[in-house]
This record gives sequence, C-alpha cells and structure tokens, in this order.
Amino acid sequence: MTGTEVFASAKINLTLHVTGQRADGYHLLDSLVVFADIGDRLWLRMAQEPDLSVTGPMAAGVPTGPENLVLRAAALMGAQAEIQLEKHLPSAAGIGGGSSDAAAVLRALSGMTGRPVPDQGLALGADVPVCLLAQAAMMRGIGEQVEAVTDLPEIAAVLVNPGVEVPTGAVFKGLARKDNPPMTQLPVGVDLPGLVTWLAQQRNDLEAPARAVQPVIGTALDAIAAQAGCLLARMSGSGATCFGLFADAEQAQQAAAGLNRPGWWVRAVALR
Ligand SMILES: C[C@](O)(CO)[C@H](O)COP(=O)(O)OP(=O)(O)OC[C@H]1O[C@@H](n2ccc(N)nc2=O)[C@H](O)[C@@H]1O
Ligand SMILES: Nc1ncnc2c1ncn2[C@@H]1O[C@H](COP(=O)(O)OP(=O)(O)OP(=O)(O)O)[C@@H](O)[C@H]1O
Repeated sequence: MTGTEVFASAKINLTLHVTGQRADGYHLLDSLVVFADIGDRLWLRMAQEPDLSVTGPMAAGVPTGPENLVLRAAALMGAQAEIQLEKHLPSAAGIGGGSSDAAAVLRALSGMTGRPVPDQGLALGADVPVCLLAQAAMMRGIGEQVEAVTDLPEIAAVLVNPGVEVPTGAVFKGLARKDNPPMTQLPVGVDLPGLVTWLAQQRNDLEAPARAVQPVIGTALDAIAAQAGCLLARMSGSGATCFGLFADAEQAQQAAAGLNRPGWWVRAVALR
C-alpha cells in the first residue's frame, strides 16, 4: 500500500517502580523509558471507510478488527483511515507493541488533519503518552506524566522474548506491595558505566509477579546475564521481554547469537 509511512519503535522500561495505587485500581509508576531502533512499520491514507491489514513476521494472533489499537487510534482522532500494519514486535510482550502502533497513528493523523491528539492518547493505554513522545523519558503517574531525558548515552542491548505472552493486568494483580520506593535521582549527564551502576540500584517491581505467571522469564534473565560482556539483565514492562545491556553493538550481536533458542525472539538493538 502507498501512503504515509510511520515507524512504531519498541518501548523498553529500563526501570519500573510501582509506588502506589489510585482509587480506580490503576497503579502509580516511576519508570525510565527508552526506545529501540526496531519496531513495527505502518502505512496510512485517508479513506471512505476504516480498513486494516496486518502483515509481517509477528502478525499471527494480532486482531484485525476495530479492537486493534491502530483503528481505535484513528477513531479517537475522528478520522477514517486505511492502515497497513507490518508487525515485527511480539504482542503482549512488555515492549509496548500495540501502544507504539497507536501512538504512531495518532502522530501521523494529527499531522494529516491538523487536529491535536486528545489527552496524549491516554484513553488507549497507559503506555501511549510515552510512545507518542518516542524518546527517552521519565514516566510517572499512571503513564500520563512524561518528561524527556535528553542526556542519556546510546546503549547497545539485546532483547529476548522467551515466546510467551503475559497479560499486563494479571501481573499488576500479582504485586505483593503497591507502595514501593521511587527511583533514586538519575545523575545528570551520566555515561554508560554510570548509568549501569545507577540502574543496578533500581528495580522492575513487576518482575517477581511476572515470573510467577511465566517462570521462563527467569530462564531468559539467567541466559542473558551469562552472555560475555553483559552489564545488566532486566525485564521490560510487565514482561515477558527481557533485555541485556552491553558496552558495544558487537558484544550485543554476539550475545544475540548465543541466545538463539527454539521459540525465542532475540534481537540486538540500540536503545536511545
Ligand atoms: C506496564 C507498562 O507497560 C509500563 O510501561 C504499562 O504501565 C502498561 O501499559 P499498557 O499496556 O498501555 O496498559 P493499559 O492497557 O492501560 O492497562 C492494562 C492493564 O494494566 C493495569 N495497569 C496499567 C497501567 C498502570 N499504570 N496501572 C495498572 O494497573 C490495569 O489492570 C490495566 O487494566
Ligand atoms: N496493534 C496491535 N499490536 C499488537 N497487539 C494489539 C494491537 N492492537 C491490539 N492488540 C491487543 O493488545 C494485546 C496487548 O498487546 P501489546 O503488544 O500492546 O502488549 P503489552 O505487553 O500490553 O505492551 P505494554 O504493556 O508494554 O504496553 C494483544 O494481546 C492484542 O490482543
């Protein structure tokens, strides 16, 4: 399909602290979010009726009806669009696949129609505001408070999804405590060693409940940590995708080769 092409990059929570819970059940977060140089590709054009086709290596199981977040995003913008979505990211994987697709559509349609995006797209999901920004950010509130972080170093990393879907709501429900401490202050102008030292003192509070739902997450984290040169291994979002950080792209690529297992999705990436 021809039309406006947009890119929806993978979102990675380098940290994810759950610091409270609102009366409506949504949790308060304190998270450092970055984006990878891989993602889904979309093509859009205005049409008489909404239409969606989903293609690509990770298309299996992705809804093609009005529940798909890209069609919900078009509806939120009051626009009729024909959309082709080429899925490269695993779904229900903690890397914001649907949210990033939705944000890309909101951004494109806002540009095409001149209309502002209502409430940063929060109605479509807690991860949509940060995906709309699509750059390194501190994310707070339930996800609606996003503040760009412009002085992070680029990080070579490997992403590993051990082939299981994890429903976000079930992971939040499994949290033992909802009032965990926030992140400590991120040092200004930090270099990679300093960032890794700081990250090692932070947490992903959803890791324990996600591992209870899918123990293979622990297997993935151990396998990543065992790769030569791995500086830190953690889970993103509500899982199951985990990441390892490395000093350079070559080490990340070697780690990706070492993590090749049947059914696992493994990619060497740059995070920024
Ligand atoms: C875990 C994260 O990926 C971290 O970036 C996000 O907070 C989740 O973002 P998302 O998938 O866009 O989330 P939503 O689609 O809004 O919510 C899915 C479910 O997760 C839970 N949820 C989500 C966000 C939040 N701050 N508190 C929650 O308790 C709710 O049970 C909700 O029903
Ligand atoms: N464009 C889309 N791409 C993938 N899944 C979608 C999309 N639209 C709706 N979905 C539905 O949303 C569910 C969650 O998928 P998604 O990739 O958004 O995961 P997620 O783990 O909730 O992301 P995160 O928690 O990091 O925001 C899927 O199981 C699927 O049924």
